[in-house]
Amino acid sequence: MSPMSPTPDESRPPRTAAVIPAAGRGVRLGPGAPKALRALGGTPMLIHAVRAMAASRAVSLVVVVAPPDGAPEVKNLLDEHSLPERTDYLVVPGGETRQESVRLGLDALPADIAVVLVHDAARPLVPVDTVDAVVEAVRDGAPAVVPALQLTDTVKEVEPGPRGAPEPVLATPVRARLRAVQTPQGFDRETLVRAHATVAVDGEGATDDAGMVEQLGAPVVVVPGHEEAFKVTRPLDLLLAEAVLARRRANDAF
Ligand SMILES: Nc1ccn([C@@H]2O[C@H](COP(=O)(O)OP(=O)(O)OP(=O)(O)O)[C@@H](O)[C@H]2O)c(=O)n1
Ligand SMILES: C[C@](O)(CO)[C@H](O)COP(=O)(O)O
Repeated sequence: MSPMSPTPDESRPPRTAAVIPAAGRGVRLGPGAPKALRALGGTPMLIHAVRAMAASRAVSLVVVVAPPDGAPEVKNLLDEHSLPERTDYLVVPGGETRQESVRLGLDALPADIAVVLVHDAARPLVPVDTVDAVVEAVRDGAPAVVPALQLTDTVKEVEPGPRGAPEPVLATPVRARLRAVQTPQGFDRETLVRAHATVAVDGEGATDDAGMVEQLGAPVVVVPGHEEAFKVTRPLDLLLAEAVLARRRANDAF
């Protein structure tokens, strides 16, 4: 047991929690409320993400990391929307960066949590099968598990230059070896807590949690992601999310 992990109660089996960082502003989506609170199909994006995590029977606790001054509003939202009763819910205020928000969510976990999922509020439509596949891989012994997709675009490595200026191409990585990474990412709790406690990476260097675990030297594995687990980042993503949700609702009506 790591010195950073609280002592578990031996009388209860270890549980799985999902931490949902939802404290971002959504600058790339354009002006408006914090992204997680914006509506998708009439319901805040965050509520979709919470439901997506709670849909997994493996998940017994969901920790929402709210915008720093928005925890009371998020608590009210969770109270107002129907959510599975077998799941517990906690809300904590977030930080300036995604990395800080995730760490604040980890700090709130009770002692009996052994497996942690970290899931972007901005990926509201991830199917439950993807969530379950990630949890299963962690329970099978992988300390860090990432859902990911093969790429359809060819990727170039460039020398970044001023915005809009031509950028010299440095390399074309072999596409078959590349994966586009999604969430929820799943972790053995001790490994993720250690990564957040010891790997301090600024800015672009820490765009996901698995990247921090890689820096510890611990193994990270990829399982198949899902195209509907895409991240709502720009306005076009929101249009796509509305279309996917409308199709699901139409299918459910029959
Ligand atoms: N300080 C932050 C920044 C981001 N996030 C969360 O991390 C997830 C993925 O980040 P991203 O899509 O980049 O969201 P934003 O930071 O809100 O987007 P943008 O960069 O366009 O402002 C989101 O659920 C977001 O709320 C967070 O909890 N705390
Ligand atoms: C964690 C993540 O969603 C995996 O693809 C992604 O790295 C978050 O990046 P963002 O640009 O901060 O949204």
